[in-house]
Amino acid sequence: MSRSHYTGLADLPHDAHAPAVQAGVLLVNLGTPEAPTAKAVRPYLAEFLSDPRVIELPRWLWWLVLHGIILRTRPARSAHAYARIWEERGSPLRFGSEALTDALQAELGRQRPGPIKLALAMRYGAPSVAQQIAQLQRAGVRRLLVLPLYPQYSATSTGSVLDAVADAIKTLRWPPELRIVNDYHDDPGHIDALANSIRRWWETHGRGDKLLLSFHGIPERYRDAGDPYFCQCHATARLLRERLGLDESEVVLSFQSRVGRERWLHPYTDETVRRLASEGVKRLDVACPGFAVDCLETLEEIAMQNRDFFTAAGGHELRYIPALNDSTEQVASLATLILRHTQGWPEFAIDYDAATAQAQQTAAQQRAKTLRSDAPA
Ligand SMILES: C=CC1=C(C)c2cc3[nH]c(cc4nc(cc5[nH]c(cc1n2)c(C)c5CCC(=O)O)C(CCC(=O)O)=C4C)c(C)c3C=C
Ligand SMILES: [Fe+2]
Ligand SMILES: [Fe+2]
Repeated sequence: MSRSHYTGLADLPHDAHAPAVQAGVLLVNLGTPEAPTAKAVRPYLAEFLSDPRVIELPRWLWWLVLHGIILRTRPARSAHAYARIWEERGSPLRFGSEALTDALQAELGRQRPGPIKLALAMRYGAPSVAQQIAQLQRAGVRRLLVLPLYPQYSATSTGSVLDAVADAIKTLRWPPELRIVNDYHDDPGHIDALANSIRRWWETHGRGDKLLLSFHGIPERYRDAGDPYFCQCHATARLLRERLGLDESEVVLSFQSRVGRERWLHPYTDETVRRLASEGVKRLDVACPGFAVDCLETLEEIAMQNRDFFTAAGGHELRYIPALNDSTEQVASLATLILRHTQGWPEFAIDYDAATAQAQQTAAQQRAKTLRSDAPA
């Protein structure tokens, strides 16, 4: 009698393929604390800031900085900030990423009925990259696309997700076939999604005097060592400006969320909003195209802190334009991106042009519906 080593079942031959071959997509976002309290924020920050990709210092100096400075004061201060944006449903980064995953699963199911499984992992905290890859393997996934939810590549964000994937793979006897999206900062579908969502927002709220595009910062030292993040942010901003048909004087780029005393990418967002106010800008629109879903850095730092800086410096109104989140624009553009990056996989065997056309049509219909329901009765 023969026994399949895949199934362990005695009545199947050795070459019986037990797991149906499935394709999986793992979305990865940064992670967020479990509660808006110093007690819950501390282990989150400790894990995040222990990542050598995030704080690049000799380990002895890193240990002094982390334990001597950051973890003494920051958990309480960050917890206070988280408390301002926490909802009944929890942390916006978590429920926003979950909603996006669900909507993408549904959209891919519509476009390509068949065995495609999506999962969401958090780089720090739970569920981890390793847990979710193991879970997908148990569900029969043998081909995996990893899509970090960071449009621009940075060693500190995307690079760190690659580390987590590599570590997870090391523990598996038979890892899935792997593909990884490095970045999608200039993807035409993504630029269209950003432009359409900003236009849609202007259709209901009117346009401000200037549009500020604020990206998360990194230390300038990392850029000088070769991190492409700064240049990719500039490329996204230029493509978006061109897609919106605006000229250079109408759009400003800046970098937010710096930590510590080292010089980070310039110009800083807080200094920029103050400068714009002092130069006479009254209504400032701010979008954060580097964040796929809203989080502490957009909802608290931009829509609350920087709004206060702007009005204190003489501006009238800072209006934050929400991230793409689970909008039809984002779902359509990421579905198309996934189909493009999985070309050649039988589970995704699909005419790419037809898929793009259908995604655009779905987005256009949804947009028309939204505009009708936004219109005054
Ligand atoms: C200290 C170094 C940090 C680097 C480098 C960094 C890069 C970086 N971060 C994001 C995206 C997010 N960061 C978020 C929060 C956050 N970031 C840092 C520090 C660095 N980030 C800290 C300490 C925190 C925690 C909050 C705080 O104490 O201020 C978030 C939001 C998380 C949430 O729960 O909502 C995101 C998203 C990118 C894309 C990036 C590099 C390009
Ligand atoms: Fe960050
Ligand atoms: Fe911050």
